[in-house]
Amino acid sequence: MLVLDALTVGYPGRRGRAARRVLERVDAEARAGDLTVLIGPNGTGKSTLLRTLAGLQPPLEGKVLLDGSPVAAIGPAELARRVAVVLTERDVPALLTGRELAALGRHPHTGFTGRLTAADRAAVDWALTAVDAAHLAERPVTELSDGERQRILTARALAQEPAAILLDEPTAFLDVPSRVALMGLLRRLARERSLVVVVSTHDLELALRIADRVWLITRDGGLHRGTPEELALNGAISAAFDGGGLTFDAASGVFVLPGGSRGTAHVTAPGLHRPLLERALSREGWRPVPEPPADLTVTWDGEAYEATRNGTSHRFPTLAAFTGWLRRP
Ligand SMILES: Nc1ncnc2c1ncn2[C@@H]1O[C@H](COP(=O)(O)OP(=O)(O)OP(=O)(O)O)[C@@H](O)[C@H]1O
Repeated sequence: MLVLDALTVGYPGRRGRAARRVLERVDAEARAGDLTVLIGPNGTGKSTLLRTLAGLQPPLEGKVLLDGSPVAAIGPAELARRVAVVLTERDVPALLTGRELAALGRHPHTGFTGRLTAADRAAVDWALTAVDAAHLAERPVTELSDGERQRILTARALAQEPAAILLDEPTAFLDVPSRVALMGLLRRLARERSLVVVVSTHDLELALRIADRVWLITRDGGLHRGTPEELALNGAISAAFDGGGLTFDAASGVFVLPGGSRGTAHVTAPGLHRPLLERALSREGWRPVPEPPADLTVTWDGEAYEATRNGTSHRFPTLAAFTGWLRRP
């Protein structure tokens, strides 16, 4: 278990400048077996918190405890065996292949000679396969794409076989299926290996779908903790992220453009047609309602889309024709 005990994180003052206190007196815990996802708007302190948890920068006040011991008091060699960190690095050691970079994760375990045993090599192979990077193993890391390099860095952390793994935006460069796969892998690892996993992301919708626990940092330096559903229900997510024309819809767990001003719309259509029609209507400023009456009614009878407004009906042979009419009725 990783415990934040009245933890204040930030940057000490220098040359007469006051200290920058990013988060103040935060109490929280990340349990082994849970995927804890750290979210928050830009600049609220996710990276600063993760670096502090990893022992890479000292707390301004308070403590980080790993299984009861202050991280600050754990020696570097022991800390390297117990905590793996994946930061958003673009600089990787030149001249290494993907496998060699991932194998650096074994260093805390290899002892003085640094020689890999068969078990070490098996751990590296497993880690590369787990992040779907086996095909990158022999490539020079400086030639990899951002997403490919991120996979190798994640493999390095997995190869380390730590008790806690802390990742700063590991999905940033990944395509959508790879994001879902990596988060799914992290959650599985947390459960199967009883790891503490704390991962920051800007991918809010994925975070809310997959996290066991969420830590939400707000612009005023608060840290809300809870399950995704708790934070949706108590309004913390809306309060943190609403703005710029977007509203968090707690029921669907996604951000939507605010309900339009053009009026209400009611859709009668089978299967996927209804949600897709409602989405197109929302995009054009209509507010879908589950029951009539509505200012606009839309039906699909298997052959055409029919829109009725003020007693006048229009038929459209395709969805594209209907959405075109929505834009310019
Ligand atoms: N070395 C530093 N010295 C002083 N302030 C810093 C330093 N690094 C970051 N900060 C400030 O600390 C605050 C938190 O930054 P941090 O990078 O932790 O935020 P973040 O939530 O990870 O942001 P993002 O979502 O944009 O990645 C910001 O206001 C930032 O300007």
